[in-house]
Amino acid sequence: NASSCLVPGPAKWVENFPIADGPRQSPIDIVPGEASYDAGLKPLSLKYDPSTCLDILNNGHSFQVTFVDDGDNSTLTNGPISGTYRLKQFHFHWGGSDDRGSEHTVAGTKYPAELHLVHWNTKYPNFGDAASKSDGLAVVGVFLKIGADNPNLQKVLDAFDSIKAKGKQTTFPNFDPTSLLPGSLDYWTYDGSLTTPPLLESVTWIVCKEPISVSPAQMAKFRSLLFSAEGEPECCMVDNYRPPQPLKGRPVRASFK
Ligand SMILES: Nc1nnc(SCC(=O)Nc2ccc(S(N)(=O)=O)cc2)s1
Ligand SMILES: [Zn+2]
Repeated sequence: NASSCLVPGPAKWVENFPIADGPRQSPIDIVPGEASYDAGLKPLSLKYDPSTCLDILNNGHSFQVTFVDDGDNSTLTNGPISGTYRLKQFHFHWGGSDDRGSEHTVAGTKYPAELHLVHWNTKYPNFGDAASKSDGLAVVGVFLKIGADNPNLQKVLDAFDSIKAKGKQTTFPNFDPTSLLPGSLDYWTYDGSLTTPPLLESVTWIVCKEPISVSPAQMAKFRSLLFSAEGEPECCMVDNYRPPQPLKGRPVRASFK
C-alpha cells in the first residue's frame, strides 16, 4: 500500500501567507468551560436541496463535494449569522490514525475526523468575492467519532474509487448533506479563518457539539485516498488538518447551556 510521504505542512504556510499569524486564525481549541452561553443565538436553519449536489473531487489536500450555488436552494440561515449563506461545498479533514484528524479540538480532545460545510454570504456576488470579506463565509463543522458504521457517510466513501488520485473528479448526484448532521445542532461559534491557504479571515465558525459516528473501516477508506496525482509516487492522504491556533482574545459563544 502507498506510503504516507512528507507533505510540506502548516508550519511553512506563513512564508507565502503571512496572515497565518493573524488575529483570527482557525482552527482553535474549544474550551467548553470558557465559552459563554448566548441566549440571543438562534437555532441553525440548514435547508439543503439534494438536486443541487454536483460532483466529488480529489483536490490534492482533501476531497470535496461541490454544489450548484446559483440560487437559494441549499442555504444556512439564522444561528449566529444574519442574512442568507449558500452551500458551496463540503469536505473533511482526518488523521493517519484514530487518535487525531480533527482541526478543532474540545478541551484538547482530538477527533479522528471533522466535516466542514462551506457557505458564502449572498450579500456578495459569488464565493470568491465573499471569501475576502470579514462576514463573507460561514463554515459548519461536525466532529466524527469512532463508533457504528455510518450508512449516509458510506454513500460518499463509495465514490472514492473514482477519485483516488489528485485531480480526479466524478459526478455525484442527489446527495443530501442533511444526512451527515448530528441529531442535536447545539453549537459553539467564533470568528475565524479558512484553515488552509489562503487562510482568509472571513469565516464565521459554527462547530456542532454533538459528533456523528464513523466506523474504523470507514476511517481506513478515508486513508485510501492519495495526495499524489496519477503517475506520481503514491502518497496517502492523511493528516490533512491544521493544528489549533492562538485564540488571541476572541470570544467563543455557546448556543446551549
Ligand atoms: N477568490 C477565492 N476563490 N477561492 C478561494 S479559496 C477556495 C476554498 O474554498 N478554500 C477553502 C479553504 C479552507 C476551507 S475550511 N477548511 O473549511 O476552512 C474552506 C474553503 S479564494
Ligand atoms: Zn476544512
